[in-house]
Amino acid sequence: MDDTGGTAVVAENLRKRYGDTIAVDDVSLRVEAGECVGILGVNGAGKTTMVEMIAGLRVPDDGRVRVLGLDPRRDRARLRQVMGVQLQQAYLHHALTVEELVRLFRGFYPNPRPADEALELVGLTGQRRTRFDRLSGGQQQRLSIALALVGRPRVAILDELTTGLDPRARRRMWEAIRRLRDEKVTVLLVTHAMEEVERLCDRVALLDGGRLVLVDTPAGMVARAGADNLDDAFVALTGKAAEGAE
Ligand SMILES: Nc1ncnc2c1ncn2[C@@H]1O[C@H](COP(=O)(O)OP(=O)(O)OP(=O)(O)O)[C@@H](O)[C@H]1O
Repeated sequence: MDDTGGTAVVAENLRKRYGDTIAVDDVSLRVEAGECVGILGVNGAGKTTMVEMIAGLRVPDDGRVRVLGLDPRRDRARLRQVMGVQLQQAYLHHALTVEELVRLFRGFYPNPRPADEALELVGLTGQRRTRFDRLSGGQQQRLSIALALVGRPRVAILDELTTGLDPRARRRMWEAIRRLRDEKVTVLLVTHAMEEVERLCDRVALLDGGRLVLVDTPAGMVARAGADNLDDAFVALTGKAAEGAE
């Protein structure tokens, strides 16, 4: 297993179809170890489907994935030890407290972060004795991030890290991601927040209608669109597939 450098994630010719909908269409992407790559695209572009296939949570119809040299389906148990996944929905036991959930998840990993550190990372120290179902939506989301990071993953997949978070919590999450970068963790970040991309991402992968239309640095994306900023570049470079279908 290569987790000392080189390429962390390899996706080759991934395809996924749901009935008549082609969600991901022949997508290939390589992410170097320690890189933070933003996965961008309009609603329905295929971002979640793509990262779920990389995480081994969804089976591709076609194509190949390797994460740190591991096959997410065949090497599921080994991959779980080195990958942290925060997805859009939390599948957690709602009657457990924050601290109980963190302790439960710590048990899955050989060398987890201390529970205190995981809670501090996302600013939930004050809620440690609160049941999951009594947390606010933003607090639940922060807990799902803490649970994705508690195992000291080498690769973290974060889907809408800061959607719905207040500005303080958002900044704290950005701090957490910077800390991961200092730890040379590879990060795939699904996001609609261009400010977040600007602050955190080394490169972006832009999906449109299930196809990868651009892989570049954020500055490169702005330049290619002939735009002044990432928001304008995003608008200029996306939505063509959706408009074509209307
Ligand atoms: N389980 C499913 N069954 C059927 N269609 C699905 C399913 N999941 C996703 N799709 C469809 O696949 C396409 C891609 O969806 P996906 O959730 O990957 O997009 P996304 O880029 O993550 O969107 P968003 O920004 O809204 O989260 C959409 O057209 C969606 O309707």
